[in-house]
Amino acid sequence: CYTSALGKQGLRRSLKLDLEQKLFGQHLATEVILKALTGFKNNRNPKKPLTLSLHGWAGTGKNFVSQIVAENLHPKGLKSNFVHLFVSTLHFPHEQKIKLYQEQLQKWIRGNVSACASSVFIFDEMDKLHPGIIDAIKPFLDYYEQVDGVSYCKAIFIFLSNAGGDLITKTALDFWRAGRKREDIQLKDLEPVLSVGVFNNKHSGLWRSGLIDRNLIDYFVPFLPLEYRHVKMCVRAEMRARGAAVDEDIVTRVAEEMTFFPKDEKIYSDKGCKTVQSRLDFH
Ligand SMILES: Nc1ncnc2c1ncn2[C@@H]1O[C@H](COP(=O)(O)OP(=O)(O)OP(=O)(O)O)[C@@H](O)[C@H]1O
Repeated sequence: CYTSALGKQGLRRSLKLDLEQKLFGQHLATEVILKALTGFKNNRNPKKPLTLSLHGWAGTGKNFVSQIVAENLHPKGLKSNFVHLFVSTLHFPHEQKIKLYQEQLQKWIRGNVSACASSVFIFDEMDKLHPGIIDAIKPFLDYYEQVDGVSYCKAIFIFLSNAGGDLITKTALDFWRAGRKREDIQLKDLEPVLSVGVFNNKHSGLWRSGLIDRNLIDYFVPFLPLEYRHVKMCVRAEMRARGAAVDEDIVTRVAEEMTFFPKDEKIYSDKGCKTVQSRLDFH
């Protein structure tokens, strides 16, 4: 099921190109994702599955990046039989059914990894996920060669959440206020931030799950809040995707309809690029 047609160098090249061309304003996420994926795919004998935890404000590209990663690993992307997306509020809505969800999920993951070792599992809305669900998948994420005769070491688990998004935004804002460039924000500037906002935050979902304590997350991937110029880039990309010529008047109008924060400076779009597509329908 793994499409090695690309080869390892090819995967790196294609993923790099996709991220650089399609993902706007996320230099850190681009860097970490590339490093994580190429490192993992170059390792013939991984000791555990790859686990990525994507954090950031709404509409900044977490689902979008998961989609790009999925497409680079399995050509049909989210539509592939080897890529599975779970949304907490959609797939696991009832607290009283946790036991059932746990069993179903374990069975589902086991079945799919048996059929395709390099299956990709994406869990959206991690902050709303019942800790019991994470407990159910924990054995698959650990350093076991096999669990009941199945090896999970080539699988990829991607977790998406808004946890830490406010603190990532605060760091970006501090840089902006100090007149420093966004692109100069480094991972090390965000590590202490994520450690407070995610690792030690009892409400972050991840903390309660014990995934962090046991070092089961390989990479934390921060997503920065998007600025006016990035929103404009999203509008242009969407116009091109629809096969239309880019009309700068419309680009400006759509971008100006979005709301920006903080109140005084109005730098970051409060929904990122999320509502761009539907807004464009009205122009
Ligand atoms: N950084 C970005 N670069 C390019 N397009 C983006 C970016 N962020 C968002 N978009 C566009 O906006 C849409 C919505 O973003 P996406 O669903 O990835 O947000 P998210 O971070 O997962 O948000 P949420 O936390 O609310 O689920 C994407 O499908 C994509 O078209």
